[in-house]
Amino acid sequence: MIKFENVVKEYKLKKDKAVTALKGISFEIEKGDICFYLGPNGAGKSTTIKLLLGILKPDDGKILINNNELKKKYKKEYLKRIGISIGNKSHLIWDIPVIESLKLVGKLYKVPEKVSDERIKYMAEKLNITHVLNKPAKFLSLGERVKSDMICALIHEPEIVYLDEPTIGVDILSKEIIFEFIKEHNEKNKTTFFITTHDISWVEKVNTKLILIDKGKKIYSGEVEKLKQNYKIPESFMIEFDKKIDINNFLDFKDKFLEFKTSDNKISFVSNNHNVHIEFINYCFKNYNVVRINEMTNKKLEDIIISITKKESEKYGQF
Ligand SMILES: Nc1ncnc2c1ncn2[C@@H]1O[C@H](COP(=O)(O)OP(=O)(O)OP(=O)(O)O)[C@@H](O)[C@H]1O
Repeated sequence: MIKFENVVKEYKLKKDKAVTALKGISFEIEKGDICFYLGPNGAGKSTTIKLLLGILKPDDGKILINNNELKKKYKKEYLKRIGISIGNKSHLIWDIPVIESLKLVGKLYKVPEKVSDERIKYMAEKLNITHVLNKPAKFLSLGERVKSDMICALIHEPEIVYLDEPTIGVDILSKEIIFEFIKEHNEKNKTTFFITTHDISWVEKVNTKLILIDKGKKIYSGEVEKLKQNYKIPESFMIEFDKKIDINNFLDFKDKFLEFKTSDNKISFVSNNHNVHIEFINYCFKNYNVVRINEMTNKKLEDIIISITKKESEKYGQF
């Protein structure tokens, strides 16, 4: 339903110079997907969101929403069917009670007042902010503000919701509540969520769609779990013996590993080759008294993403 076809976006600078923020990005997002759009600073995330909101136009390529090109004729209808929340900007009016801002947004989208009131009540309860609805927005904590903005984005039950850095500065507990809320809303209404974030802890929570970009290029698109499974990072083990060991007894093995460290009664070793691990572990069990063996392979999504970003040109998973 959301399709980017080789989208290029350039920012013109002075003296005939230009920055190419997106260098031919393609992806597809199905209805009802929760899609995380991840990338380091300057990767092109905000540019993508601005293109999706119709604020910017691509210099090349196509943006299709439900098979309609995002051009003038379709844009008016499209904008009514989307919701937006931008982490560091608020839809709330600073000096009036939050509930008044929310009701106003409901009115702007022509949501019947009764329906709008019911939705505000329901979502505020789910997000645990009922007690702040009568406070002016300027007195809200950051987390309460982000949650209130989430209600603004959803009050007209849009088909697609764009969330730009929704968890910036939000504490762990609020992040959890917001995420559970998004998941529930997605399941109930089949709403499509397109979320830009730096927050890998969020992405790690669900096996959802992930698009990874860097320097205006897509470097991964697929499920989070697939990325974890397909991407091979070296395995790492530690063996503990019942007494101090002599490194000279292990010299035959040392060169087979990427890393091989001994200290007192322990050896830790790292390799890309699973069979080398098996061979070495068998050898230790046969010839020594092994007290403990620990796998210390770190398959954290964050490390994988850092590693992929470094090897930008290599391809993993589905593209
Ligand atoms: N208005 C602009 N004029 C010129 N260059 C711009 C403009 N906006 C963005 N850029 C450049 O385009 C590239 C992509 O920027 P963009 O803001 O899309 O990245 P981002 O992934 O959202 O970064 P961040 O995580 O830091 O917000 C960067 O090199 C940035 O300097």
